Amino acid sequence: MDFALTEEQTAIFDMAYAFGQEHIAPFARQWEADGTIPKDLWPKIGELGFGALYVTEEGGGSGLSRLDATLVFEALSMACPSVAAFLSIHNMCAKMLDSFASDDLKSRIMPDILSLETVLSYCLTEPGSGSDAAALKTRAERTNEGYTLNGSKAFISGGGYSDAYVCMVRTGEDGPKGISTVYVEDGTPGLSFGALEQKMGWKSQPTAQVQFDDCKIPAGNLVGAEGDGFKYAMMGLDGGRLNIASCSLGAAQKGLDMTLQYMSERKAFGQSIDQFQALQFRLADMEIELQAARTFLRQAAWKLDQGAPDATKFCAMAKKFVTETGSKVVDQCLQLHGGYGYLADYGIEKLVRDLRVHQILEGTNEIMRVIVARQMLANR
Ligand SMILES: Cc1cc2nc3c(=O)[nH]c(=O)nc-3n(C[C@H](O)[C@H](O)[C@H](O)COP(=O)(O)OP(=O)(O)OC[C@H]3O[C@@H](n4cnc5c(N)ncnc54)[C@H](O)[C@@H]3O)c2cc1C
Repeated sequence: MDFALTEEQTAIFDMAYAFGQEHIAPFARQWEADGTIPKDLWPKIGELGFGALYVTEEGGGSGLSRLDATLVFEALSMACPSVAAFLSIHNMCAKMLDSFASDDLKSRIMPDILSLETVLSYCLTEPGSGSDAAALKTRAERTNEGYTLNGSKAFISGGGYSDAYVCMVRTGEDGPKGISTVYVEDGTPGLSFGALEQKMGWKSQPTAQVQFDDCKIPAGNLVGAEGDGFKYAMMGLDGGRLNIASCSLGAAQKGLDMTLQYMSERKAFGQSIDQFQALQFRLADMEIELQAARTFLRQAAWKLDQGAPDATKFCAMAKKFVTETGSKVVDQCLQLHGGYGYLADYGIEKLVRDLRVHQILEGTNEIMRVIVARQMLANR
């Protein structure tokens, strides 16, 4: 077993880290206040090949492994987890389109997706169906020209901001087999958006309902086969879970680095607070927890790259463990900053707010346990 990163992987991490520190970190708080990320950031990220991280090189992507991709999200999250997580959603959609869209559709849309001139949203959740995603109700009726969509999607990251929406819709019977995936471009008549949601964290990412009112799309915007959409949506989620876990890991590592620095400067009772052994033990615990999380996450990514039969279970286990560890660590970091940790200027409270949602989306951490337990029972 070799746990070392290759030279190439180290270079990928370093490139993402350097980009994040130069182009994202100095502006992240302002974007949070603005409630949006400037659109011109994305093509700059696209130039690094991060618009299609694990789309094959033949498909014009970077052809990276899932393990490589975790390094990108870990490094970018050290600048801002909200921006990094949005890039993860785009990449999840890009991979689905590259794998299942028709050649005609791909030749039309993929170049701008790869360069991040087109930013994508993933639309699965509905007001009445979140964890029970296969109960979705948004309908796509087949017509002579294509499909007519009616219904609404809830909590969509990039709703009203993205250039196109990869949507899971019902074309057939109730349940997962009646679901298909369609590609809906911004500006399509009948596509509209709800008011921006006011959120605890991820504030730089606009989140809104996406509504379809007799929204007509051409037949060629069907992605893959009718009835296979739920399968595609779930396949995307294994990688999405690793990416979200990576965002927790990177941000928590950043929080710990900031805390170490702060503790060396902050004096109490005549010494810097990093000299109190009780606090040193907390630092040691955080270091241990983050290292365990990193190793577990990379093992899960490696399993996914190998196509291992238990890859889905490992992605679920790692998502649960790493996102909970990340939140626990940044909460401790806030505590070690004392009252200053509670102030926006110190940057720690933003990490606490941003990481909390990682336990809820890409499947809640309860659903992660459902996936793990189901496999344990099946393998008895
Ligand atoms: C900021 C933000 C951004 C998001 N972005 C997107 C996006 O871009 N695209 C998208 O499609 N969705 C997105 N979501 C939606 C997200 O994926 C859902 O919120 C999530 O899947 C949970 O669904 P729900 O909110 O309907 O909760 P529910 O499914 O109603 O769950 C409520 C509670 O019940 C628990 N629960 C439900 N079923 C079970 C069960 N079988 N066993 C045990 N516990 C269970 C849940 O874990 C949770 O604690 C986003 C959400 C947020 C908050």
